[in-house]
Amino acid sequence: MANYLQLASTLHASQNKTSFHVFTSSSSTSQISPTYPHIHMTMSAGSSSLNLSSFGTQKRDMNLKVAHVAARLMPPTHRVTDDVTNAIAPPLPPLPRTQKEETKSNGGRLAAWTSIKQERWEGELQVEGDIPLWLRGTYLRNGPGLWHMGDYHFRHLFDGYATLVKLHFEDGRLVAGHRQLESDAYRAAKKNRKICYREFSETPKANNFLAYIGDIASLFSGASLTDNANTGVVKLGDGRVVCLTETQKGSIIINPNTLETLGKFEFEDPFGGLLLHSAHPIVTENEFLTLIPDLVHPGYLAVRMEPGSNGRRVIGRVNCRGGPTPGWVHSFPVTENYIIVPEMPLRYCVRNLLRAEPTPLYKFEWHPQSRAFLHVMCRASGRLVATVDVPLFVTFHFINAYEETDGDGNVTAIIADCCEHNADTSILDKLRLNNLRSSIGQDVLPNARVGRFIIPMDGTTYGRLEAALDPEEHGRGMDMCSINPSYLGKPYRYAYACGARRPCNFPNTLTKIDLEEKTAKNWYEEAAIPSEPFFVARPGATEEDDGVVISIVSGKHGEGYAVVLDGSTFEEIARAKFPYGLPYGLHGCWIPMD
Ligand SMILES: CC(=O)/C=C/C=C(C)/C=C/C1=C(C)CCCC1(C)C
Ligand SMILES: CC(/C=C/C=O)=C\C=C\C=O
Ligand SMILES: [Fe+2]
Repeated sequence: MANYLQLASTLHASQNKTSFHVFTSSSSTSQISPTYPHIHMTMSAGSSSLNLSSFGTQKRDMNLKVAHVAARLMPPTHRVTDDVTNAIAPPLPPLPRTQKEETKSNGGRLAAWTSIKQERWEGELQVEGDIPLWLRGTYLRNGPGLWHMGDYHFRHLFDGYATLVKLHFEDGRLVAGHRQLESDAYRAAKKNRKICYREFSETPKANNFLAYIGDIASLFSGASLTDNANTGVVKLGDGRVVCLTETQKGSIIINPNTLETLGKFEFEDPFGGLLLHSAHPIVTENEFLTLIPDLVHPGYLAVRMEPGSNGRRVIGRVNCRGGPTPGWVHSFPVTENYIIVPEMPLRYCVRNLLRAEPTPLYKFEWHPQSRAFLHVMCRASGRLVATVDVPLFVTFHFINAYEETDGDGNVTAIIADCCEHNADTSILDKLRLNNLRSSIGQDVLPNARVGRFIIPMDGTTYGRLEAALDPEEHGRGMDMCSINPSYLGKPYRYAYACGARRPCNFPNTLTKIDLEEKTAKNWYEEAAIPSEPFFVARPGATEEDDGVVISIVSGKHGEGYAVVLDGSTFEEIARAKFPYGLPYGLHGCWIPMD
């Protein structure tokens, strides 16, 4: 389907006035670029127009579809054309295969915020300790590991080009490697030595005014949005392995053994025009569930895709209760029977989407007056069964959710847990690379907790939010969580996450949280930054924490290593050093060997 924003948008230029219409339900007027102070974006319910009042040199009559205009007006360096997007990366250097063939070091600096130095590497790592023989398969981790291109340096952690890391465990041995994801955004940046697509916080610089208009037009057609799938990686029920980010076009299939980029995951359904989706779908052997924010008619679509299919079907839709746009939906939880749709007061902001320079909250805006809600949708019927007003919250990551029932099996409440940043949006700014690099050792990480929502299912319209355990247990840092996947949507006891050993500027511990005992056990290594602890269950296990926890650590002196912890004791049982430093990474998945 053609993007309906694109269809709804036309560019008119007459005597001395050009208007660019965008349908939205917001209501505001603002200047959108300091470079073009004469441009104002006027938003009113149903339609917005961009008034280019002093743009008097263009005296042609135009009434063209935005994408068409974008293609004509963008200068070659900004045009998303076939020759840019199909650019072939230069041939790779020969692949070193052993640890002896040392790769470039990063000069002894903390590895976490230092870009990866080479496109790819693969080799066997020497293991200290014992990897359980039952651990057979590949752990894949994705994340933004390359934060510069030529002289251009990204500003935010989330901007970096996707770097995939693999740890293949077999017979107690470990073969590891990494490789850059060959997204169109990465290839175009490499070819042109500058960014060519809109990333999380960065926008390619328009060379002139016409290019600027083209950029705005191509934003609404989706053409300028990044496909840099740097957030997560999932294995679908049919075996395909897909890297993901928040843009739908950033869904890219890889080979989990070679980490080679195989091509776009093309959604064959009418929802591509909505451009965005949750970076964290719920993926099981049987389904792929996700939420798609609708910025035009503020709300969310819950959709489902079967293994083997590329088409999503609508389960249901929820309209926002607050406004003016949907809340950021980086992740969401499910129970056995329900999908929980979070409506966070940190909302997408159409005006900020259009700005060339990052704002303090990037593409988002904090709307406390619009309040916060959780919606409960029946997975089978798509019916909205509850909406509760909850205290203001800020979360990237929901941990899990489950139903509480009475003696007759009636659902009385839903419990939904998340890594909650005390309704404080400042964490987004703390994740700027400058901050991360300059405040090492300072105690500037904002407090966070395991936020537990209690959603009554008796028609009451208010839900509660409280800390599931004393945040001091995990140093008041909390993010990047995993659980035993067999407990998805069900009552559960353990969560694994990154906590804090203070003073710190970023979560720096691996933490096992016992939600029953309300305690945490922490793994810590001086000045190292571990990534998301990922739980892998032992085949045949009956205890929830019978398994291992895998994490990749960016070390203090530029080194990188993998650690394996016992899921039950949370003691380290094995570690293996990479011959080079690894940048911080975000989310992973497990591909078991057949
Ligand atoms: C790495 C991570 O956790 C989040 C990444 C988020 C991204 C790449 C968001 C990208 C976006 C755009 C390119 C434009 C539209 C808004 C938004 C979803 C922020
Ligand atoms: C790394 C992070 C937050 C850390 C703060 O405590 C959030 C990552 C979000 C995207 O996946
Ligand atoms: Fe995430």
